[in-house]
Amino acid sequence: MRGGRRIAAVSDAAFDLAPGECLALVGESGCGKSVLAAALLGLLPGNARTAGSARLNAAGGAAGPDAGDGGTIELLTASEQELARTVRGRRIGLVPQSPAAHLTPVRTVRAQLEETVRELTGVRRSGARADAERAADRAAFPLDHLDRYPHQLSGGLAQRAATALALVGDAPLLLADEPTTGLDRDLVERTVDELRRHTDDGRALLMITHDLAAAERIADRVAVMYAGRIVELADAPAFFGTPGPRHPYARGLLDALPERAFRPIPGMPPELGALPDGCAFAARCDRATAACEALPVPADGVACHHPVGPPPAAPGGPTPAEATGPTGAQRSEEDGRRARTA
Ligand SMILES: Nc1ncnc2c1ncn2[C@@H]1O[C@H](COP(=O)(O)OP(=O)(O)OP(=O)(O)O)[C@@H](O)[C@H]1O
Ligand code: NI
Repeated sequence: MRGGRRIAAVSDAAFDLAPGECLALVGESGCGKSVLAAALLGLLPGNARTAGSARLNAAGGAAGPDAGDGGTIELLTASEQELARTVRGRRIGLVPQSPAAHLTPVRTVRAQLEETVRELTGVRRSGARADAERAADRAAFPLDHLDRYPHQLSGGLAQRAATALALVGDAPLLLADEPTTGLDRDLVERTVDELRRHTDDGRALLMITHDLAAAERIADRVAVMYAGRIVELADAPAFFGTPGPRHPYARGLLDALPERAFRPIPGMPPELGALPDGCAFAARCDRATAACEALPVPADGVACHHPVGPPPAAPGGPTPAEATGPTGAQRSEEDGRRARTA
């Protein structure tokens, strides 16, 4: 920033993504979702800095014909040349958040799709035409619009063109940044189902979305971001069903849905340049206490001093209640909450 001030757009983001798995990354506008995706692809602006490690391992995934040597790549330190030649499009596909800005304005959608097919799969001429049309169809892009230029497309059509481009390479990892923006509900479902099919054969999908219904439809696991941090990482069935999210912010996100309580979270997220030292959500949280003046360390998938409910049971192990037993304080807190809800 101006004056040499540095801002942490994403901090301590730790997660893994297995072959065949879909992780949905959700959270309010500005929480850092797109910055995280851009960091994985080496697409941050030149003045941005990254630290830590992001390993892409092709072992076990469905590697395309040009997937390089199939070994592990350290994405945060890979050279621009390696990223451009072996990672982007080939090992990691991207559905960008602003498709209109990523499509080439002076070429038709068909030309861009065919070029991508030729570049990523080596298929030539008539084969490229058929593959391009197949990719368009998978993304619900109407074939009679293929000869249009990007400026002749609606927002939703540009979105589908970008999705088609991202599907061409059948990359072992697909990053889809808000792939359903501007689409009607039936198209959302069609797109989401097609993206889910991408994970067949052991490909992985990181789906960034505001649309919690789309996340519920597609995800195996959910990561919730708030003010640049992942505050909860949970299995999707437990998160969307019972027992529900454990972080108060994540509960608030679900409660804000019209088909649920339709109750917005009060207040606004903090400015990244003015984050508190402790929990960034405390100012909006009805469970906050003095303990929240310290930054909560993630434990059992949740970064909160007062998570709701016990940690999830380990598969095949004892239930968390048996393993630890609720403390008296936890129990009375739970009872109090139940009484308030009632
Ligand atoms: N090039 C940049 N220079 C400075 N700040 C940036 C830059 N790109 C993003 N940011 C800031 O980083 C933060 C995270 O932005 P990001 O785009 O990742 O949010 P997001 O979670 O993807 O939001 P949305 O859901 O609106 O897409 C925001 O506060 C944003 O203003
Ligand atoms: Ni974004």
